[in-house]
Order: sequence, then structure tokens, then C-alpha cells
Amino acid sequence: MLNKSIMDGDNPDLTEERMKGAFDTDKMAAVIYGSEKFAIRRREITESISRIPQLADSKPFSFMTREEKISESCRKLSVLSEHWNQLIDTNNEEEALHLYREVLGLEGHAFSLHETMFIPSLVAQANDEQQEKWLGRAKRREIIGCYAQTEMGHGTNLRALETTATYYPSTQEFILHTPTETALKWWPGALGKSSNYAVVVADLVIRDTHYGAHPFMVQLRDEKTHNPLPGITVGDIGPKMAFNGADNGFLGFNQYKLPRDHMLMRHSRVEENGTYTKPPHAKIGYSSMVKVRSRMAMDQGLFMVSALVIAVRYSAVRRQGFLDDKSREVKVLDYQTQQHRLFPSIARAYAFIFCGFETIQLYDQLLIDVKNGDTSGMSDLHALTSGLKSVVTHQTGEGIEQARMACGGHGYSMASYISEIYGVAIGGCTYEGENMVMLLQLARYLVKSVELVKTGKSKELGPMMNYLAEPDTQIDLTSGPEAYVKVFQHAARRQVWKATDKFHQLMESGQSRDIAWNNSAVELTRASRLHTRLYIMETFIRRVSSISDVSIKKVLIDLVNVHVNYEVLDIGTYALEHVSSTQLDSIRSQLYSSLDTLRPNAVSLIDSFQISDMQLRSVLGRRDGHVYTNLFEWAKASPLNQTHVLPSVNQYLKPMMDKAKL
Ligand SMILES: CCCCCCCCCCCCCCCCCC(=O)SCCNC(=O)CCNC(=O)[C@H](O)C(C)(C)COP(=O)(O)OP(=O)(O)OC[C@H]1O[C@@H](n2cnc3c(N)ncnc32)[C@H](O)[C@@H]1OP(=O)(O)O
Ligand SMILES: Cc1cc2nc3c(=O)[nH]c(=O)nc-3n(C[C@H](O)[C@H](O)[C@H](O)COP(=O)(O)OP(=O)(O)OC[C@H]3O[C@@H](n4cnc5c(N)ncnc54)[C@H](O)[C@@H]3O)c2cc1C
Repeated sequence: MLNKSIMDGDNPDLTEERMKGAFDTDKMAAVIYGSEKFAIRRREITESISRIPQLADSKPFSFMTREEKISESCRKLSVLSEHWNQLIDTNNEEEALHLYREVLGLEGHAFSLHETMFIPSLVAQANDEQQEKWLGRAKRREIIGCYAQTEMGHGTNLRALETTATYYPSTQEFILHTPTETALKWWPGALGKSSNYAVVVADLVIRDTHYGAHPFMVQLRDEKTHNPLPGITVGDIGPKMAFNGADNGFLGFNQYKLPRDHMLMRHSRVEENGTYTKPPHAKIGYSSMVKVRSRMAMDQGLFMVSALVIAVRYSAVRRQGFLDDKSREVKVLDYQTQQHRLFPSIARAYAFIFCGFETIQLYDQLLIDVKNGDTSGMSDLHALTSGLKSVVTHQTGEGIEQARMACGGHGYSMASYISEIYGVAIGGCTYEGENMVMLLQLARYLVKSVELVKTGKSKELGPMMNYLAEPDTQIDLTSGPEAYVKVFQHAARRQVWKATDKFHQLMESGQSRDIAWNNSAVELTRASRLHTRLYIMETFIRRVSSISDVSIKKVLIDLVNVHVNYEVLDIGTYALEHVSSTQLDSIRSQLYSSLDTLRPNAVSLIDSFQISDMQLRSVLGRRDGHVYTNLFEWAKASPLNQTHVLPSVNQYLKPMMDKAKL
């Protein structure tokens, strides 16, 4: 059996799709998740979880209030605490994340930021003694931590953070203080009610000199009572668009005293007498953000996949309208418009995940390099992850919204769960740096690269930048996916040069650097997007070329074909400067035929992610495909349907109608 999801009693339409799959979904899972070993571990963990009934959802998330969601995740965390070691290798971050996704879902929980930013901050920023003191406690979950940086008045512009940490040599203490309302920390996940510790980012002040943002380890709550400590104001910021299982919080300090050794001192130091040692790289304190950004291609890819699993399975069982055969309605997946809506997103999701693997590894390597005193890779990774987080979050949002619409009316119901996936995913357009701002960070790097080429220093170009120095060449579109890479290189190069030239010309015309930058900003962000999309395409092709299994490679090449054709058409206005409109027409035809080629493998391609029903939390997207029965059962379970007559009807509607009758 090639598609390992086939089971007796499933919806026959889905079984038919699974029978058509031309490759082994377990083997594809091994490619997706980086190794056969990890793909197997994922399945084992899912299987073990299913044997612990207390880890199941006590009712569908969509019927829970915010308070119930928070209580439910805490209940499960306490159950999990009895089983960590038997379920996962606790030192393996990917296993832990898989466990969290399965059991707790994507709406957030008390440890949302503990694993993703609190522990990584201690790993990257605390010195050995500090790690000795706190890291073990954090890893054993004796304490719960978060990452408190953003303030009500400032998130993007870190240099303007108002919270101060003023050092007093006489007492060898810092005083943490929130000088204004806008200086309140605002947004940090799990800060409001769950965390008792936080890595707090504050402006370091020594003898009236401001040294800028530095990280501090701060206890917020009493370890016995969980009450806020004196001098600390902390609470929840209220409901959000999604992610409501998390208690994003506010935090204020009133002259709060902190011992000197609570500043995280791996890279910068404050001595007892107040002498300050600066870090080896000015932005080394930003590493926790780079860590999360380096994960985002992977995590967003999985968000998009979740929506696609739902939409593709549903499209294979939803029958509406006729094609050739007028005796039976067709599966909506057979419509070209449906395929055009969904398949390019499947391709992007695979591409994002392959990119994600690379950037996660690059971050891990950077961590080792920095520990050994080599900070030279920081700028490259910052530029790459800034562009990547912006492009993948935007395209993931687009893809999830298309998936919702592809499910028609039922997509709009919480039974599909797509609206929640969408709400959580698009948070990524904002967190870890607002997308426009991060595209402009990459643009700085691109502009500097062009300046290197212009001044004859092309040899100094960073990785991925050599194409900026190359001349335009003739493109032969029949030569395979590499030709499409060339189209992207031409388009990205032209846009990067164009934006840089504009910026330079404005400065030459007398505008200050900052004003000229702002007046070129839209063109600069376009350059960053094209550059990043080129990187995604190259990585996708490189990864697929490296695969040896013939049947897996074949279907992934089909997917690459969908990707390259779709992407080039999507940047049509830029591509037109390098390919003729006749060539674009032929790309269009190839896209339509590549959708056709992919069609029989569509369900197997999304089944290969092996996202369990528990993790998916979608009634519409369940593996068994019994959509209508499942939907009806779900609606019957709605709290509104537990009585025939609601109290509000008796209290308001009936008297109103009765009065109208008089
Ligand atoms: C199936 C389901 C699957 C489930 C998956 C589950 C996954 C879980 C996901 C859900 C979890 C949710 C977690 C949410 C976490 C959110 C946490 C946050 O937002 S925390 C808060 C996040 N907050 C933010 O992200 C705030 C965003 N803001 C910032 O990061 C900064 O203010 C800035 C970078 C924009 C500017 O900084 P500024 O200091 O003003 O610097 P200048 O502009 O003046 O540039 C000067 C030079 O520095 C250079 N450089 C800069 N950075 C770096 C770097 N890191 N390195 C190296 N270099 C860097 C720069 O290139 C330039 O170089 P050059 O050109 O001169 O050569
Ligand atoms: C779900 C979620 C979870 C979060 N979790 C955390 C957390 O755990 N810890 C934490 O510390 N923070 C957290 N945050 C906060 C988050 O990091 C910030 O909201 C984010 O960095 C954006 O900053 P901002 O809110 O100041 O946006 P702003 O910068 O105010 O953005 C508003 C607009 O101004 C534009 N803009 C701003 N500056 C520039 C510029 N220089 N050039 C051009 N345009 C500009 C932006 O593009 C945007 O259009 C979270 C946020 C969300 C939504």
C-alpha cells in the first residue's frame, strides 16, 4: 500500500484518491521531516499520545470560552508532566514541538514562549554560571518563562524602548523601571497569568549613559503563591484575533530591584564597579528573534499545510456540478480553478519546509560559531531570515485564505477550523518584526551588495548574492526549472539595482539618507520579496534534485513544475522585461498541464505530512472523510443545541413577540 492512510470504512472517494497515489507516503514523510528516523518518531509519539486518554481534548476547541481553553491546556500540561520522558526525548526540540502541536494545538498555552524564546535566550545570552543557575530549572519546567520586549508604545524600534535598567555600583543592583504608560511591556506571550519569570529587554543605564537594549532575567511572581512580587504590575491584555489560549500580557516595574548577576552576561558585562564591556557584535542581543525567525519558514509551512490538508481532503469528497459524465456530480477537486487555488500552495508549503530546514541548521551553526567568538555569519542570517519570515507569512496567509474559500460555506464554519489556523498564522506577519520593516532590513543588505558590485568588490559578496553581479543572458525556457530560476534572477537583479539606483539618485539630488531611503522604500521592499522568492525557488529545486528515490523524486518534480510556472506568472509584470508575452502564454499552458499531472497525487501529497486528526482539530478535514456525518455530529454538540429553548428566547424574544400580538 503506497498511501499509508488507507483504512477500511473511510469515505470511498478519499480511498479512491489514496489508491491513485504513485508514491509511498511514509517515504515522503521522511523527506518532509528531514529523516526517516524523525518521521517514525513523529508517528510513535502520536501513537503513544493516543494511548493516554487524559491528553485528548475534553470538547472541541471551537466550543470553548477563552478561560476554558486556558484551563484545558493547563490540565493537559499537568498530565504531560507525568509522561514527558516516556513520550519524547526531552532534549530534542522537534520532538517537543510535535508533542505540543498534537496535545495542545496552535492556540497557545502557558509554555508557548518558554520553549521558543525563554530557553533560547538563556542558551544564547546567559553566561555559564547563569546557565548553571537557571537553564536546568527552566528545562525541568520548575519555572515558566517568557520573553518581554515589546512595549505599548514601541515594538519595531528597539532603540526607543523606554523601560530602564539603571545600575547602582553602591548596591550592585539594577533598578528596573517603567517611566511612562507607553513603556508598559505589552504583548509578550504567556506573560499575563502563566509565567513566573521573564527575560526582560530594557535600556541599560550606567551613570547617565544609555547603552541600549539588553536582556535581564527577572522573577515576576512568588514561586510559592504565584502572586506578583512587590513592584511588579502584570496582567492579560485581553482577547485577540486568534491565539486566545495564550495569555499575552502587560508588565510594569516600579523601581524594581534586580541583583547585578541578573543581566544576561554572555556577550556584554557590567562589573561590580559599573564598568561596561560591550558585546563582540552590536546586535548579538537580538539573537532570540533571529532564532524564532529562522524557524518561521518551517512553522508557517506547517500552518499552510494544515489548511491544505482540510481543503484538499474536503475537495475530494465534495461533489458539486458536472463535467463529462452527467450521471454523477464531480469531485470539486476536478475543477481547474480548484486545482489552481490549492496546488500552488501545496508546492509553496513543501518549499517553505525545505527552506525552514536550512535556516534552522544555519541558526544552530551560528550559535556554535558565536560561542567560539565568530560573529561573521550574523548579518547574512539576519538578512536571509528577515526576508524569509516576511514572504512566507504573507504567502501563508494568502494560501490559507484560498483554502478556506475552496471549502465553500463549510470553510467559513469553525468546524473547518481554518479561520483559527489563519488567525494564528497571520500573527506571524506582525510578530518577530513587522513584515515591511523586516523586508527593509533585507533591503539594507541588498543595497550594500549592489554598492560592492559598483565599487568592483564583487568578491566580497555574501552567499546568494553573486547573481547581482552577473549580466543578463538569453533565457531558454525549454531547459527546465533552472531557466525559471534565471527569470527570477533577472527580475530580482533588475529590481534590486533599480531600487538602489533610485535611493542613490535621491541622495545625490540632496535628500538625506533617511528621507531618500523612505522615498525608495516601496521599491526596496519589492526587491527584497523578489530576492527571497528566488532563494525559496532555488532551495526547493536543490532539495528535490538531491533525492534518490525515483517515485518520490518524480512527484516532487511535478510539484516543482507547478511552483516555477506559478511563481513566474505571479511576478509577470517583472518577468515581462525578460520573457516575451508569447513565452508567458506558453508558461500558462505548462502550468495548467502541470496541475493536471499533479491531480492524482494531490491527496497523497498532503496525507504525507501525517498530521493527525487530533492535531488538525478540523471536522471537515478528518482523515476518514465522512464529512457530512461528522459535521452534523459536531453541530449537535454545540452548547446552543443542549436545550430546545434558550433562556434568552424566554426572557426577551417571546415577550417581545407576545407583546406584538396584542
Ligand atoms: C500544525 C501547526 C504547526 C504549529 C507550529 C508551532 C510553532 C509555534 C509558533 C507560534 C508561537 C508564537 C510565538 C510568537 C513569538 C513572538 C515573539 C515576539 O514577537 S518577540 C519581539 C519581536 N520584536 C521584533 O522582532 C522587533 C523588530 N525590530 C528589530 O528587530 C530591530 O528594531 C530592527 C532589526 C528592525 C532594527 O534594529 P536597529 O538596532 O535599529 O538596527 P538598524 O536598523 O539601525 O541596523 C543596524 C545594523 O544592524 C544590523 N542588524 C539588525 N538586526 C540584526 C541581527 N539580528 N543580526 C545581525 N545584524 C543585525 C542591520 O542589518 C544593520 O546592518 P548595516 O546595514 O548597518 O550593516
Ligand atoms: C501574536 C503576537 C505575539 C507576540 N508575542 C510577543 C512576545 O512574546 N514578546 C514580545 O516582546 N512581543 C511580542 N509581540 C509583539 C510583536 O513583536 C510586535 O507587535 C511587532 O514586533 C511589531 O511591532 P509594533 O507592534 O510596534 O508595530 P509597529 O512598528 O507600530 O507597526 C505599525 C506600522 O508601522 C510600520 N512601520 C513601523 N516602523 C517602520 C519603519 N521603520 N519603516 C517602515 N514602516 C514602519 C509597520 O510596517 C506597520 O505597518 C507579539 C505580537 C503578536 C501579534
